[in-house]
Amino acid sequence: MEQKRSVGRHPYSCWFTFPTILTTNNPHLFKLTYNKTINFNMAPEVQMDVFSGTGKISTINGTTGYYSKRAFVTFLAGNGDYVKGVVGLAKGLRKAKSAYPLVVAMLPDVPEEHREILKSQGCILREIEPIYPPENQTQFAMAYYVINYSKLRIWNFEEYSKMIYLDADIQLFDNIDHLFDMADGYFYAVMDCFCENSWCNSPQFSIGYCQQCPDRVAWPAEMGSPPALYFNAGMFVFEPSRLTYDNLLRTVRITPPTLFAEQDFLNMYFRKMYKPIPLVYNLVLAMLWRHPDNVELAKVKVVHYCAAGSKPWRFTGEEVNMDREDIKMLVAKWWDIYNDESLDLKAETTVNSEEETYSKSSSMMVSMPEPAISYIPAPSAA
Ligand SMILES: O=c1ccn([C@@H]2O[C@H](COP(=O)(O)OP(=O)(O)O[C@H]3O[C@H](CO)[C@H](O)[C@H](O)[C@H]3O)[C@@H](O)[C@H]2O)c(=O)[nH]1
Ligand SMILES: O[C@H]1[C@H](O)[C@@H](O)[C@H](O)[C@@H](O)[C@H]1O
Repeated sequence: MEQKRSVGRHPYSCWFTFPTILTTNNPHLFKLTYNKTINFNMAPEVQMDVFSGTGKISTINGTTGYYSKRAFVTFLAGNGDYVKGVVGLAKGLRKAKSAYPLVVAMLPDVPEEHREILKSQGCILREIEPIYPPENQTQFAMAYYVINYSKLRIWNFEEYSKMIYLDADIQLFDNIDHLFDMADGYFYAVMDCFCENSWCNSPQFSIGYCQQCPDRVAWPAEMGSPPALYFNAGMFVFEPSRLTYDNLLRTVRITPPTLFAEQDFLNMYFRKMYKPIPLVYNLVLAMLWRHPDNVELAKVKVVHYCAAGSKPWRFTGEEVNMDREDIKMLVAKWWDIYNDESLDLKAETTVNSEEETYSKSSSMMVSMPEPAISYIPAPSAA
């Protein structure tokens, strides 16, 4: 029998208003209709890892050194073209002179050829198994978002005390290593924007409210207290922990999937630990036309090519907003880094990590063929 359970005014309730899963007369006071008990009030029992590795530089093979307890991490799935994003990111980190390596959490379907390319760029490869939401009856904002739950595996990378996660469609234009020095025990990320059509099912969108400029349209009193802050999950700072990892996996099994997949899930899970950081650390491109007053482009350190049609390696300029000068400039800047051979890992550099031993082979990227696609592909306008 279908279980009905009123979970009242949860800070996250603003987003749980999908007619397929939830029914309510008031979008802010909702009822769950789902055949599993869901405890949205369960506090994430996130272990506070002891931060043990600050400042200790490891010398590897007498040449390379970095703080062994810290690393950037990205996620790669499939044999599509996101590998280009990871290559761009590895080179961007090198250009920004980051002291930390880039770990690639990679699904088994990433082809050998792509793995070789990533190794040649100095990435540390970590194979992970996919994670799927319990029942995939949701129409995700993009069909391929379902695979993004696999990101949760990175909480199991306990050999690192602190990591900065970056989507493969992100590029760094400045060093952000200082973010590793922020206090432990929080989940740091940049606030999202609710003004694009992708959010058209949300109460925020329907009343024109956006957390980026909460004074523009006030949150109506009859809708209860304003919704909790919501972050974009393309970039975040976190502490791997086995305890958190186990709890994340347990929780995801009993949490109905929603439009923004693991992004919604992480927002729900870490709501009590979330600390917003300035948008210069993850410029969601829609901010450029939705909230230009909030953006000082010259100061932006991290750009997230997440607007439809903005992925630099697929850019045609034809989709909405893509013919803007600032967008074209940012896409060109991404290509400058990707094409800069001086940013390839130096041929003579050999890196020994616990996971991999590799040396750089010469410019494999130049001859990289367009890969075939084997599962729900991200569309060109993604
Ligand atoms: O075929 C794919 C699709 C995705 N990815 C990885 O998954 C990430 C997220 O996918 P997109 O960048 O295409 O998605 P968006 O930027 O539109 O996604 C936003 O919503 C998603 C919801 O699942 C995630 O939360 C993501 O972090 C957030 O920026 C990619 O960067 C990439 O690292 C792949 O490796 N291969
Ligand atoms: O992660 C998503 C996605 O990248 C969309 O393109 C954007 O409109 C959203 O605001 C964001 O939450």
